[in-house]
Amino acid sequence: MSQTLLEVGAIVKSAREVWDGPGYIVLQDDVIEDIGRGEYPGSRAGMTVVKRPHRVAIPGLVNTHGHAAMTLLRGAGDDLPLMTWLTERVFPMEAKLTEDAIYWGTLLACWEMIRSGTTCFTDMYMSMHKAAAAVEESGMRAVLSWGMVGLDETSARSGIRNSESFVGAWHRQAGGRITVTLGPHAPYTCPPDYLQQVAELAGRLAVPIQIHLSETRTEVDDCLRLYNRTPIAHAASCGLFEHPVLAAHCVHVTDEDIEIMRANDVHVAHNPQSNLKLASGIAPVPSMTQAGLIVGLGTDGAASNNNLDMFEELRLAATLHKAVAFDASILPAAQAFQMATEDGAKAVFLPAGSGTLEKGAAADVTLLDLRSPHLIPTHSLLSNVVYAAGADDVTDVFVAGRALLSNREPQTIDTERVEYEARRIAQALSQ
Ligand SMILES: N[C@@H](CCSC[C@H]1O[C@@H](n2cnc3c(=O)[nH]cnc32)[C@H](O)[C@@H]1O)C(=O)O
Ligand SMILES: [Zn+2]
Repeated sequence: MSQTLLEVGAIVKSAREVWDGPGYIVLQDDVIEDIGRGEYPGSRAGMTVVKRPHRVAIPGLVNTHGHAAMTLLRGAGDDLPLMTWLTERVFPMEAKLTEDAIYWGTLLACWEMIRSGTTCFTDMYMSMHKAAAAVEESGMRAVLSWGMVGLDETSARSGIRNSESFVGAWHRQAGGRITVTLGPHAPYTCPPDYLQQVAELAGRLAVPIQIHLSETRTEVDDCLRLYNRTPIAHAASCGLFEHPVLAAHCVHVTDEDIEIMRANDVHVAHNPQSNLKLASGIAPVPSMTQAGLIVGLGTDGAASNNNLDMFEELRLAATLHKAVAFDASILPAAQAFQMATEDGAKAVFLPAGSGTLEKGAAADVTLLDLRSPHLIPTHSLLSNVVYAAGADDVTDVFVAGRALLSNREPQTIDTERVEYEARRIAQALSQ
């Protein structure tokens, strides 16, 4: 048994409860065993005491959508719309990604996310045994899927086979930090009979599904032309929504789509920065949350963002929708914070309580420097975290009770080696 006593200057337990004053958190193995205001009243014997009087503790951020090893493609194809970007830049480079590349690209993503306060992320990519090995080493929590594409018989079959072996090898592994879902890429790369097969497989393996849905107007128009249904209605008709589904983007959804999603409890990953950069549009997040949908935040891959900084998504989510609606009260700070933490955890199917600092919840904690000039003064701690904080304020990160970042120093990743390997691989990719 390992016990860590974290002494901090303030605690944001969740979007609903903020303690602006000293407090403590006891991390016992991988859960929060105790949390309180003031001094820890019990005995410190046998505990590792971490004193951080000038830090605020927040729940670790949850990145609900991405393609981790795309860090290697960062900056390799900017200023293009989705379909051109994918077919002309991304897919040709991805064809050159070896297992070694996936391993180092994923570790680079883990380092970047740990440094910016993210404790759990979602991935849909390839050579996922290597990605999972990187996650295991990094100490992060992750919800991983092997991307499935059914455009030809060979890729369709290998998608099923890879996913099945990946679920068998990694679901609930790494001390429970890794869960596996199925990852059919999108309706435009997975024909209807393939989506039906994926749905059946999800039922048989009892794992959720993550998929890109209604990202661009082109996708919706094509889907209407081919199947006479929106991508959401199409996914429903293929039986996907009979299983737990996390749908990325949902930028172009109608009221009827939202009703279908509500009736089937489809979760949403909102990726505002990627949607802006690829000129996809702005998702109607207030309509989706008002309908009761679970919406989390995500970065998407580093090649469409171009970083994995969840503080940027948090701030964008909290500001973008106000301007769209001409309503400054829409999506207030607390709601945006909830999307980046508790609702993100729900969106990626983590156990209840995850994404909060409640007793009994997973011990995933991020500390921010209260002494950063842009976090002074403190009229509202939550407002500072949402509207003023940035990735550079992150000083410490704990996942499942273990320190992954301590006083800004990575604890699990050889960052010099990762830098060297990522530069080496990227050079080979661009040749
Ligand atoms: N291409 C893989 C399977 C897909 S993995 C997930 C895919 O999603 C792609 N991707 C990244 N961002 C987006 C996005 O915003 N929309 C759609 N696809 C994306 C990414 O480049 C990657 O090819 C194969 O060979 O079987
Ligand atoms: Zn994506």
